[in-house]
Amino acid sequence: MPLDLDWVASVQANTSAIERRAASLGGRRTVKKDYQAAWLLKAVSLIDLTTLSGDDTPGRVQRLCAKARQPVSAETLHALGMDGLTVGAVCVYHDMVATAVRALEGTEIPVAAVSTGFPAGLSPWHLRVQEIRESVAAGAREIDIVISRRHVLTQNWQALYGEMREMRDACGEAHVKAILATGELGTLRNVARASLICMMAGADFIKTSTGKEGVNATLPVTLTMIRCIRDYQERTGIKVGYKPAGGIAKAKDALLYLALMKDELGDDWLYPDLFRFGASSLLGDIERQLDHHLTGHYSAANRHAMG
Ligand SMILES: O=C[C@H](O)COP(=O)(O)O
Repeated sequence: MPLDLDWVASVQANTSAIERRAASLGGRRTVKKDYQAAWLLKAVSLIDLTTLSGDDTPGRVQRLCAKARQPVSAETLHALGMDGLTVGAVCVYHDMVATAVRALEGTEIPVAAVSTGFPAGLSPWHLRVQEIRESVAAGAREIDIVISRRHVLTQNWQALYGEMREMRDACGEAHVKAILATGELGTLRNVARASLICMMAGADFIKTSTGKEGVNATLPVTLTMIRCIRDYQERTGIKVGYKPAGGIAKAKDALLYLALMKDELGDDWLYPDLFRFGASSLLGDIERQLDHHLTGHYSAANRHAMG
C-alpha cells in the first residue's frame, strides 16, 4: 500500500503498560505433560534453523540441513506418535545458500538468506539490492533483509518505506522478512512505526533482530510488534507474519512465545506461513525436554549438536 504518514504519526506505544503486561507473562502457568510435548513439536516446525557465523563452512551447513530434515530422532517421534516433522526453514548467509539448497533437495524446507549486508545493512545500496537478487538466483525462497536503522532514528519514514519497497521488489517471488534490529531503534514507539512502515511497503514478515545486536528478541518488543500486526490486519485485511530472533534458546521461552501469539493474534499465527523462531540453539533444548518427557531423564546438551 502507499505510505500513509498520518497513520504512522498516530502510532503510539504505551511503554509502561507494555512492560507491565510483558512482566506478567513469565509467571503464567504453562502447558504440562503430553500437551507440552505437543506444543514443543509444534515449536520445532516453526524454527528457522540458523547458522550465521563468520566461521560457517559447507560441512556445518550440510550438518545443519541434515538436522532440519530430521530435527527430532525417529525414536522420539515414534514414541510421541508422530512422523515426518521438519523445521520451518534453514537460515544462512548468502554464500551458504547454494550448499543449503543442495543439502535440502527432495524436501519442502525453504532456504532463507540473510541478505542486504547483514547484520549492519550499511554496504552500498546497489550491492544490498544485488545481494538479494543473487540469493534468490541461488535458490533462496525467503530473504531476511535488514532495514537502515538510521532512517528510523532520524524519522526519515519516506526513505525507510522506499528502501523496503525496493528490497521487496528485488525479492520477486521470494518471501521477505524485514529485520528491524529493535535493540537499536531506541523506543518502542520507533519499533511500532518501523513495523508499520515495513508492512505498508510489502514485508511478508517482520522480524525483531539479527541476533547480533546487544539486545535481541524481548517480550515488550514482541507485544509491540504483534499488536502492530493485529492493527494492520484489522485495517487492511492483510496478515503479516512475525519472527522473534536472537537469544531464544530455551523450550520454556518457545512455549511463552507461542502462548502469546495464540492470545494476541489467534491460531493462524501458529503455523510456519505466519510465525517462525529465528534460533540457532533452541532445537537442542526442545529435544532435551522431549527426551525428559519420555524417559524422565535429561540428556547432555552435547548429544544435540546442531551443525
Ligand atoms: O535469526 C536468527 C538469529 O541470528 C539466531 O540467534 P541465536 O543464535 O541467538 O539463536
